[in-house]
Amino acid sequence: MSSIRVEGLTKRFGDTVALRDVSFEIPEGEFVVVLGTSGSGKSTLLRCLNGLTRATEGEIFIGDEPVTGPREDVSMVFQQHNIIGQMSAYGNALTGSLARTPFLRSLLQMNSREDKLRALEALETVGLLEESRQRARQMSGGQQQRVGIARALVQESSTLLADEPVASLDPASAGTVMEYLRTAATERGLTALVSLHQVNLARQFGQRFIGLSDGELVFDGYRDEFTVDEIDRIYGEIDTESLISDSDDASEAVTS
Ligand SMILES: Nc1ncnc2c1ncn2[C@@H]1O[C@H](COP(=O)(O)OP(=O)(O)OP(=O)(O)O)[C@@H](O)[C@H]1O
Repeated sequence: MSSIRVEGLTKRFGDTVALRDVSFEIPEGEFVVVLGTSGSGKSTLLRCLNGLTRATEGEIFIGDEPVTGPREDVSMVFQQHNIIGQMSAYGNALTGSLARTPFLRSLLQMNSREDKLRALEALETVGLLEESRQRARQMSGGQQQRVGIARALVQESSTLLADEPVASLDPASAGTVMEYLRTAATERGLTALVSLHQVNLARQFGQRFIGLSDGELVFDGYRDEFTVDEIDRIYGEIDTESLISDSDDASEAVTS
């Protein structure tokens, strides 16, 4: 397990300020949802955390080590499932071990018995053990994303990042995928940071919430502090009442 510390993170792309002086700290094992409208800086934050994008200013630490590039101990689930259609669910999950496999062994497709067991265990965690031999392209979007989660779990990282992992799914599949994602993170004690734009899902699954607006951190707090007023602050002019249905589990957590 690892904590995350972000100190004064600013990211500029030319004249665009994608993140402006963002700071927060996440203790080991917390499940945090990052919220914000399109363009608020969610993807940039996650890409800075996993070392795919370099900060313009500020520092990021995962555990005691500063982030200077992609790391084995940080895994990522992407919005597009990024899995290989012709390969089985098992084959895709197994590719998660590549981050830990020496180049020559991976070239020869020599996976250790432990890696194979890890892949099967990860598929079991996401409820796809029985489908492990099925080609990924024959699976539904939700199942494919669960394969993507299994692949991230096989990496055996201490930190799990997910960038809009359910954006392309229908509401029912999105809920199922989020349930598996949270269960996997909780069971394995991972520190998880998941970006979402759906307020309902965020409230249903988040333990702690980080709100971004125009690249600035405008909210950082837990369930009981995540009020309708705070949601309004994150979403600005958007009618947030309409984003919140009465039927979701966490409706009592929101008070104005
Ligand atoms: N590679 C890039 N080059 C130039 N501008 C970029 C780049 N990546 C992001 N931006 C800009 O930075 C800002 C934040 O973008 P980002 O993708 O992080 O937002 P987001 O909240 O993830 O949005 P979405 O939900 O639409 O993915 C936007 O103004 C975007 O246009």
